[in-house]
Amino acid sequence: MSSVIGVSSIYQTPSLELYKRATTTTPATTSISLQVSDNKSHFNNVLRAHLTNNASAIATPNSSVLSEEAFKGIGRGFSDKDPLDDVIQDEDYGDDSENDADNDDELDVTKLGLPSRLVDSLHNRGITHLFPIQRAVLVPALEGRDLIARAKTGTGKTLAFGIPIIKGLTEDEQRTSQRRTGRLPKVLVLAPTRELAKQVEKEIKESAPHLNTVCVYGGVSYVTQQSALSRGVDVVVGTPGRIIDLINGNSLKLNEVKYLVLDEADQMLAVGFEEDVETILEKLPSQRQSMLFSATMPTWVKKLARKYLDNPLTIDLVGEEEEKLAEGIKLYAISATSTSKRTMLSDLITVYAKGGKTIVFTQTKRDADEVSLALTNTIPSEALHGDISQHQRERTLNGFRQGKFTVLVATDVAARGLDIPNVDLVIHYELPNDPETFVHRSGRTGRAGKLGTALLMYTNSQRRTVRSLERDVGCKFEFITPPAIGEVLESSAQQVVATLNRVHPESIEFFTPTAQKLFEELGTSALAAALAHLSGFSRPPSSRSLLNHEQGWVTLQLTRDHDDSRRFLSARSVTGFLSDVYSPAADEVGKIHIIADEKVQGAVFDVPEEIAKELLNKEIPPGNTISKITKLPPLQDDGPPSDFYGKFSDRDRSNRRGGSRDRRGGGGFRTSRGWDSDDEIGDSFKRGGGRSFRTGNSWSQKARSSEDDWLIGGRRSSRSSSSDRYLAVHCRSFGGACFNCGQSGHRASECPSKGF
Ligand SMILES: Nc1ncnc2c1ncn2[C@@H]1O[C@H](COP(=O)(O)OP(=O)(O)OP(=O)(O)O)[C@@H](O)[C@H]1O
Repeated sequence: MSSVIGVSSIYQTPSLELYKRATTTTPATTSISLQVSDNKSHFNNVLRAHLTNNASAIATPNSSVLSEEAFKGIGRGFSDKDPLDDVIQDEDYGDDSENDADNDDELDVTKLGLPSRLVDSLHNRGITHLFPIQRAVLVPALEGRDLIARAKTGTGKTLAFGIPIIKGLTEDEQRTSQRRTGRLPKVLVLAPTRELAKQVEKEIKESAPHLNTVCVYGGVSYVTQQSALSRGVDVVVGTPGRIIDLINGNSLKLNEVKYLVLDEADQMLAVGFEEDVETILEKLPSQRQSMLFSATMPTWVKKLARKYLDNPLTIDLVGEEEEKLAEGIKLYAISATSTSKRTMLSDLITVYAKGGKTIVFTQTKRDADEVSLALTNTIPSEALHGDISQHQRERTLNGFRQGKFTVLVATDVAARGLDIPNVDLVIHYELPNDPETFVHRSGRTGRAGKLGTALLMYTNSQRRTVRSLERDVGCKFEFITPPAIGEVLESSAQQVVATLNRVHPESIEFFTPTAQKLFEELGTSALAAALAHLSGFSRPPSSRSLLNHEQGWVTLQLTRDHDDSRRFLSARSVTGFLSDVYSPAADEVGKIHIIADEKVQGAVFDVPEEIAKELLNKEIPPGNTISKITKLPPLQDDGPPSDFYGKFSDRDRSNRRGGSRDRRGGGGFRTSRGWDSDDEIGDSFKRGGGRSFRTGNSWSQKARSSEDDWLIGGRRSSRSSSSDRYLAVHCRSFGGACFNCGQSGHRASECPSKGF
C-alpha cells in the first residue's frame, strides 16, 4: 500500500550518477516529500536523503524520498511507549529484488557521500562495500540518533559505529581547518576488555589515520597514556577502570565528547563494570550521540539505555529465532573421553584445519598450558590466558596473526571480540559455559564473510547439552568420529606438499644434486620417506582405538548372524565369546559398545594391538564375524546424559553455593532467547571492590572463574574476593586427563609419576 504524506519537492534523477551530481549541486531545502510503498524503500530513501546532509532529497526512479519525520510516522510502528520499542530487524535489510544495482550502490563506500580520506583508507584496507550492520547503522547514526544495535560475530560492528563517527569528525575538522594541540576527545568508546579496546583502536586508526586515536587500559603504565592524551586527541578508546583513573588524575577530560560508544555492553556487566560505566556516563555532556552494542539485553543494559540514551533506535540483525552464528561456519561435534580428547586433538587439527590457523578453547589456564605443551610436540602452538603478561600476550597474538605458529590454545578471554583474520578452525576442547560463549568462541572463525569450521568435543554424559546447544543457538552439528589414521596421514602429506611449494627456488638448487642421487638409488620411496619424515611419521603410526583414540589399541567389530539362536549380544556376552575364542582377549578387552542398528546383532570393542592380531587369526564359531574397522557404526547410548553447560553450569554452581534461587534452566541464553533474557534483577550481590555481580547472568559465572582477570582494564585485585577464588579454583574436580601419564582425574602438575 502506498501513502502520500506531503510533498514539497522531489528531484528525480534517471541514474545514480546523475543523482550524485545532483546531490552536489542542489541547494539546501528544508522539507522533503515522499511516496512510500514498502519498508525497504523507506530505508533506501532515508539513506539517500541523509547522504545529502539532510539538505535535500533526491530520488532515483523506482524509489522515493522521505524525511525522518515522515519515516517515523509510517509503517514501522515507531511507538511512544518505550524508546526500546523502536526496532529495525534483519528482514528490513534483505535483498531488494526491485533494484539490485541501487542496492549495490548503497553499499559501495564511494557512493555514500563519505569523506574521500575515509573512502581511500577503507579502500586501502580492502573495504569497498558496507556490511549489513554498517548499512543499517549508517543512516540513523548520521542523523544523530541514539542507537542500540546487535549483529552476529565478525560482521563488522566496529566500523558500523566507526564510519559515521569518522565522517562526522572529518567534516568537523575540514570545517574548522585546524587541529589544536591539547584538544579534548570528541569520541569515547568504552570496551570491556583490553584486547577489544586495542582492536577497536586498530580499526579506527587504520580507517582514519588522520584522526588521533588513543587507547587506554589497565595493566600498563599511566605515563604513556597520559602524555598521548595531553598532546591532543580525537578518539579515546578504553576500558572503564583505567578511564576513571585517568579522569580522576585529571589526564582525561570528557567535556567535549560528542559521541559515546558502548561496545559489548552486556560484557561490561559480566565483568563487573556497571558502576564504572555509569560513573563515566554521568560525566559526559548531555548533548551527545550514544550508540550501544550488546549481544543480549540484560536488565542493567536496558536500564542503562533508558537512563542514558535518548529515544534510541534498536537495530537487531540477529533476531529471535535465527541461527546466532555467522553464516559460513561449519559445525562438527565429536564424542570423546577425557583421555581420548588429548590424543585426538592433533589429528583433528591436522585433518580439519588443513594447515591453517586453529584456536583451541579450554576452560582453565592450566588446561590451556598443558594442552599447548602437549601439542607442541607435533604442531607449533602457544597458550593465551590471564596468567601471561600483557606484553607476552601481545607477542603471542602477533605471532599467531603472522602465522609464526598455527595453533593458539586459549581460555575464554580470547572468545569475545578478538579479530584474527583467517582462523580456519575453532575447537571447543571443553564445552562452553553457555550458548553465548559458544557463539563467541565459534565466531573467531568465519569472520568478515569467510568460511570456517568449529568443532565441539563432548563426553558421552554431555550429549544432551549438545542438543540443547543446537536448540539455543539455532544451529546443527554434524556428528563425526575420530579421523582414521589414513585420513590423518593423507592430510599431513597434503600439508607437507603445500609447505614444499613454498620452498625458495635457490634452496631447492642446493639440494638438487643430492635429490637426484637419492632418486636414482631409491626412486619415489626417497620422496615418500621425506614426506613421512616432514609429516612427523618417521616411525609408522601406531594403531588407535576408534572408541577412545588411545594409541596401541585396535577397535574390532563382532557381528552375529540373525539366524543364530543365541541371545542378543550384550557386553557380557562379548566377553564370554572372547574367552571362548582367545582368553587373553577377554582379559585385556577395553571398551565394549553395542551397535545401535537393531537389524545388526553386533558390538565393537577395543583390544591391544598385539592381542587383536592373535584374535583375528583364531578360528571363530560359525555365524560370527570379527573384523578390524576403520569407522565406527552408530552405537547405543550409554552413560547418564547431562544438561549442563561446561564445568561451570548454573546448576552446578548454585548447588555448590547452596543457593535456592529459582534458575530458569542452564543459563540465561537457553531459556530466554535473544534480547529479553536475564531479567533476574533481584539476584545481585556485592563483591570486594564494590562492583556488583549478578549470579543469574551467565557472564557473572565466567567472571567468577579464575579465568578472566586480565580481561579487565585494570583494578584487577578489587574484583574477586578470596572466597570466590577458592570456589572457582578448588570446588570443581578435574575432569580431564593428565598430559603426563594419560590417566584421567588428575592434572599433569599433580601427576603421581611426575617427571613432566
Ligand atoms: N565492509 C567491510 N568489508 C570487508 N571487511 C570488513 C568490513 N567491515 C569490517 N570488516 C572486517 O571484518 C572483520 C570483523 O569486523 P569486527 O571486528 O568489527 O566484527 P565484530 O562484528 O565487531 O565481531 P565480534 O562480534 O566478534 O567482535 C575486521 O577484520 C574488519 O576489518
